[in-house]
Amino acid sequence: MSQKRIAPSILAADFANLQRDIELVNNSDADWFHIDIMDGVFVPNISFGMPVLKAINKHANKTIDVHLMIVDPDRYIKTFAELGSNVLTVHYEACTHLHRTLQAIKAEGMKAGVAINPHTPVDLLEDIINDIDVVCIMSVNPGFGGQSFIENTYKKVTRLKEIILNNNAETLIEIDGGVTNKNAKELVNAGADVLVAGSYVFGSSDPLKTIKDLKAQVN
Ligand SMILES: O=C(CO)[C@H](O)[C@H](O)COP(=O)(O)O
Ligand SMILES: [Fe+2]
Repeated sequence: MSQKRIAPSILAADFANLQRDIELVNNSDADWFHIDIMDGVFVPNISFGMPVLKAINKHANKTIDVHLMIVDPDRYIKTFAELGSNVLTVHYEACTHLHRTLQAIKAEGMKAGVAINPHTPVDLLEDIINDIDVVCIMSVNPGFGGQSFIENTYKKVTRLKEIILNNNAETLIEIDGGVTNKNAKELVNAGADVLVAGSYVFGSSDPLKTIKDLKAQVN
C-alpha cells in the first residue's frame, strides 16, 4: 500500500515568520504544502492571494497543493499554474462545468482536485471519478482553520473509496479540516490518502514532532 501523505495547512502558519514555517515543513516528514485561497465570496473569509503563493513557492521544496475556495475558479487556472501549483483543487459547488474545469487544470500540467463541502454527497462525483486526481472531502465548513471535525466524514470516505475501486480509478482521497491524532488513523482505515492539518500542526509546541508522529501513526 502506498504511503499516506501529510499536508500541513499554511493557513495556520505564522505569517510574520512565513519563511521559517516553510523551512520547517521542508525539513519535516510532511509530503505536501496545503495552501488555502479564499475570496470572501465563496467562503466568508479572505486568506491571501497570488503574491503570497509566489513567496511560498520560492522557498517550498515539496508538492504545492492549492485549495481554491473561490467562485468561478476557471478565471485563474493559468495564473495558479504559472505560480507553481502542482495540485489545483476547485470546489464542486463553485463550478458550473466541472468536467471542463478539470480538463483545463490538466491542460496546464497540474493535477486536478475537486473539494466537496460537508453537505455535498460523494456520489455526485461518480460519473467523473476517472477524471479527478484528488477528491478533497471537507471535514469542516470551508473558510476557517481551527474548527471541529465533522464525524459524518468517515462515512463519506468509505463510500468514496468504494466508488474509486468500482471504477478502477487512481484518485487520492484528501481530508481537510479538524484533522488530529484523534481521527487520523480512522480516516486512513476508511480509505484516506492525504491528511491536511493546520492548527493541529502549527498550534502545537513542536510542529516538527507533531508532523513526524502523525505521519508515523498513519503509516
Ligand atoms: O481549507 C481549510 C479551511 O477552509 C483548511 O485547509 C483547514 O481548515 C485546515 O485547518 P485546520 O486543520 O486548522 O482545520
Ligand atoms: Fe484547505
